[in-house]
Amino acid sequence: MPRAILIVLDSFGIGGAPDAAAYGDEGADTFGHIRGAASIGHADRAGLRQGPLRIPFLEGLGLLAVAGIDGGPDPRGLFGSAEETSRGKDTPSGHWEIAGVPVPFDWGYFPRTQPCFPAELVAAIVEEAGLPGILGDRHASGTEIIAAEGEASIRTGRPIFYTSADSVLQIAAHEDAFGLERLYALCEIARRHVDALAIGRVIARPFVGRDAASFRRTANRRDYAVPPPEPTVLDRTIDAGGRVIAVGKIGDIFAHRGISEVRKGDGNMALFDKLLGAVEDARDGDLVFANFVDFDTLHGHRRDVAGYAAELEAFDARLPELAAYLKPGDLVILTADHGCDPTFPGTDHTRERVPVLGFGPGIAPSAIGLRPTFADIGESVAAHLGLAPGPHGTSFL
Ligand SMILES: O=P(O)(O)O[C@H]1O[C@H](CO)[C@@H](O)[C@H]1O
Ligand SMILES: [Mn+2]
Ligand SMILES: [Mn+2]
Repeated sequence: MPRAILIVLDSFGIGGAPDAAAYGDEGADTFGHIRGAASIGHADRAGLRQGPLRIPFLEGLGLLAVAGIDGGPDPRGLFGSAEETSRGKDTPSGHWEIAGVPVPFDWGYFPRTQPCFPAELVAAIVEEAGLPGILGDRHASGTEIIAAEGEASIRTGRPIFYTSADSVLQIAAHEDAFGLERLYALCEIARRHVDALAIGRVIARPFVGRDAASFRRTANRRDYAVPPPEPTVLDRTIDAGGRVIAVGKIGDIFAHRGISEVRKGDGNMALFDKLLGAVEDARDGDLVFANFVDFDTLHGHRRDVAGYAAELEAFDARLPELAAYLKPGDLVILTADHGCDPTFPGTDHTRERVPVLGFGPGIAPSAIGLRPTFADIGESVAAHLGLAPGPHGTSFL
């Protein structure tokens, strides 16, 4: 009896998106550039890692072939790639399309001006939340803006509002000085005010520490997303009597629609432990859906090539453990939601194709080609679980 395990390596693109230029991302290739940098010693860091990228499990699944790199071993599972049809290179668009629901509308974005948020929006949130005002009000990298404004935020009681190339309003505030629950309440207020602007997410970005040198963001980040516009394969799984076990930030990304259970962890390795526990507990007809966020947050956005390479190696080294947990009838799919090339200018996501690699006890090697939409992944999960086909995408099984 079937179970499906869907794993998103957040931001692990393989380049080659035909519409990359429309996003200012021509030439971006997260995997290819990390691998290339590592091969010439440009991903070395003392005490962390050295030399060429070592990810034998992913390569054994056909990662090199799908990335257009010669010389890999014969793939031992399903191997292919996919292009995104949604008009956004953000996390919700990528995940919803993976789950069978491409995003047919345009998200709202804030302009690259300073201030970047409409004055009436800020005034409305400030008034309803009873704040003395806000700081930031610009496009920024989260760690940099906390270093720049965090001390003033503690002093003045003003939270830090910022955005990026994604459809986001992010609010950073000190966990103790401002208060974590107060930050969440503020984000809920902000969520209602940005609905009319078609903003995909409001994100609470709590941090701790005494001063700019010691500020550190915590795992208490919380995303307030709008719900997907149609039922996803998550909803369809539950409608058919299965359960959806969400590992990491999957619950937040889907605004908690189609989620039976949430299991969170601080960092990719803790999340991997949660993934194994979820696989152990999943029953026939269940979907385990996991997101590994550190690739993106800690390394892609921070343009940290060595860190990204080390994270891939640590993840790859644990995949044999996952394989050992599998039972007959299991299908594992590894994929990504967008790129975030750590060698590319800026700190934003990059529009890229993503790998689609599948394996499991009964899964024979097979080329699934270049899929025209991420929705083919969700449709394949649906087909594997015996669900009726949905309106978007085609199963590759
Ligand atoms: O720079 P930080 O705060 O990590 O922000 C990043 O995280 C956001 C949500 O994933 C992205 O839109 C990007 O701006
Ligand atoms: Mn993402
Ligand atoms: Mn991101």
